[in-house]
Amino acid sequence: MSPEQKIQELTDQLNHYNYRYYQDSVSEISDFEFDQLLKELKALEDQYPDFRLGDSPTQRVGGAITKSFNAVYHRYPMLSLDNTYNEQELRNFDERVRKGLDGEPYEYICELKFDGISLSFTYENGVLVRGVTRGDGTRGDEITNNVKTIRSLPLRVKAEDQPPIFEVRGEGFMPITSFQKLNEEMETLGENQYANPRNAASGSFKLQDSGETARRALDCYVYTFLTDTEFFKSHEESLLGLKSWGFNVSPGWKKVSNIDEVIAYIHEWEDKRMTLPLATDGIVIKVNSFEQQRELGFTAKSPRWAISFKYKAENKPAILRSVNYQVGRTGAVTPVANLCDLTERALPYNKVKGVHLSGTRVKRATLHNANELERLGIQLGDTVFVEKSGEIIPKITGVDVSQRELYPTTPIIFPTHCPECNSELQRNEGEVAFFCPNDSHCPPQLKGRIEHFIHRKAMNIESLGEGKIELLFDLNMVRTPADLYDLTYENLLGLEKTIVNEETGKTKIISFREKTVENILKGIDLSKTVPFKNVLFALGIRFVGATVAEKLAAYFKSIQALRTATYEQLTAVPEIGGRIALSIESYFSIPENQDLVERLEKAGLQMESDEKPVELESDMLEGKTFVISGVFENFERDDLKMKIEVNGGRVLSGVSGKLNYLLAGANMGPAKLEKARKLGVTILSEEEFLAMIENK
Ligand SMILES: NC(=O)c1ccc[n+]([C@@H]2O[C@H](COP(=O)([O-])OP(=O)(O)OC[C@H]3O[C@@H](n4cnc5c(N)ncnc54)[C@H](O)[C@@H]3O)[C@@H](O)[C@H]2O)c1
Ligand SMILES: [Zn+2]
Repeated sequence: MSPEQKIQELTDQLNHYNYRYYQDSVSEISDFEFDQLLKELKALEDQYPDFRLGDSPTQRVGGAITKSFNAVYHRYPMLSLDNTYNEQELRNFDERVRKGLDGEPYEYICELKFDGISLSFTYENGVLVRGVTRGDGTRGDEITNNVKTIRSLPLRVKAEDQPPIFEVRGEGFMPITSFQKLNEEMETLGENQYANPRNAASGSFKLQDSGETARRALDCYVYTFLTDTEFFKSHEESLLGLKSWGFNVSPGWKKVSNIDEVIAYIHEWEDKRMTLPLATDGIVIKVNSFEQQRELGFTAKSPRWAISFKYKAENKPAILRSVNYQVGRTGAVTPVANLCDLTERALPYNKVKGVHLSGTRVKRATLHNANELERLGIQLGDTVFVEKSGEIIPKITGVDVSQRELYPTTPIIFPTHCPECNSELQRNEGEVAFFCPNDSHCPPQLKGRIEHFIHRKAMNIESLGEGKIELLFDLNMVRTPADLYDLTYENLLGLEKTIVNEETGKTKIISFREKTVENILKGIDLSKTVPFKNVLFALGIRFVGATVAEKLAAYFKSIQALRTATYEQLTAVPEIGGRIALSIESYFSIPENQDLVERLEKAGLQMESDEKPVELESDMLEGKTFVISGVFENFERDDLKMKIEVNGGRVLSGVSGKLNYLLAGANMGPAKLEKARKLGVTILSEEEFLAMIENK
């Protein structure tokens, strides 16, 4: 490959990873691998400057704006940071700073590098007026409502001496505990999980629904202060100032006077950072004086007065002792490696503590699926390499085959039957995971369905949690959601169970006293008033998520109509395709499911949508579909909806190719408008719509 082709290839590759990382919050390769490729491209471009492409990722901040928010220009560009993984390059940076400052004395501030997303907050007269993402560095997404959910961020700064307009920047992040909780929830709901807290934070700050963002308990550490005219003299002063104004300034920062002290700081935090409640991926070094920062200036992509040092994920050898197969709530079977340290080879497995890795001891690593086992080519007894990806979840990165001469190994045989219920495992075409098809009897799947059923977005039975469900399940008192409605005060009172956390060995006792029992029963009773659409979602029919359930409920209005609907009737519903229709048909054809629905109906759950059937004024909009968006002069949205329905039309929530009209008010999202235009949907103003129905 010629250098020109290589440059082209690396540019395309890196731009693709950037897109996945910033737009989709997905890491297709590790940060280290990404940074190595970027370095390779940079070196080639330096050698062959003529071949550098206009869209080279070495010249631009990696992100972009999305179409779902207002794009706003940054008052000051939001750049990236140059980075390095080794001390020598850090010393080279120090050399450049020394030269750039012509022998003046200088100091550094060392800070932790938090792994989240860059945010900018603008304050006018002390009031938080705008929150924006970094975007492409010039323009970002305005997510003010979402940043306002950060509890530690002052909405108003009371200090008397503050400038009239200033900008604060920091890192929005998701604490590790929130991350774990969120992923568990995603699993219960059968949605894709996030690979690490950074991706989870990035996805959560860019949700359309601020209520959901609020629930995800995001936080932020601030580390930058900007004004038009100089207010503080140094970075140190600004950090102290921000703190005194009530900002959550990043903890752990330190002023140092030379590069050796910087390196000492790096060593000091290498393990200590693991005790922090959030993910960190390195440290940041900044020249302290603002005046000197200005002297040093910027490159196209990053300041010359700062650099980040990234800790390389620790990679260590371990012995693969055995593989367990876990059956998830959706029936997917995941192989999990049981590991021990090289020094623990002779110990029985229940005595081993695991490999030391980035501050903790690791005994397990996910192997994802059968394909991954094949890809790695590992065998039982192998010496494998383990790494914590995103510093949180351990994974196996490779195998040391040379050790096989010394220590015999045996092939791993993926089970053909479910370890929990012994049904024969299946794999759908095009999917990597094997799954247990026995969804009506396999214990983890049954339990999973009950957890799904009580979830906040489903029946919302808050007084029951995972532990309580587990207790009731293990005692055989609740095997299906319908059993919940047969529980009585007498048979709940006094139940008790000790739950042992397998990882930590900690025990927790759950016991049902008067108050608990009363609460549980109250919660269950209250769920009988939950609307039909939630009940439908709670059933956990494959591919029927909350939104689909809402559409089906609005269309069919009752479980009776839905369960007798034909494939044709189902696919006639806007936005319901063949895959969903088949899944619904198959669900209602299974006797256990029919029985469940009947029992729930008897228990008094809402099986009809109580929206009143509309009395038609005309049928002039018959067969026509509308989406209403924005704000209107003469009507509330609900009135418009009513107007459409009494004339025989239907209102949908999303713009798709099947849609006839988009009724566009003021302030509607530009993304929706553009999509409608692209799909050739007719766009109506309020006046045009009124004219249309008055013509009847
Ligand atoms: N794995 C992938 O597919 C993939 C794809 C694209 C980018 N990446 C990773 O992202 C990096 C590029 O992202 P980036 O441009 O945000 O650079 P970066 O994350 O390496 O550094 C810049 C960012 O650090 C953050 N930061 C955290 N603590 C800080 C502090 N105390 N002071 C100042 N800033 C602080 C800021 O948000 C700033 O924007 C790449 O080097 C790579 O590691 C990975
Ligand atoms: Zn099973």
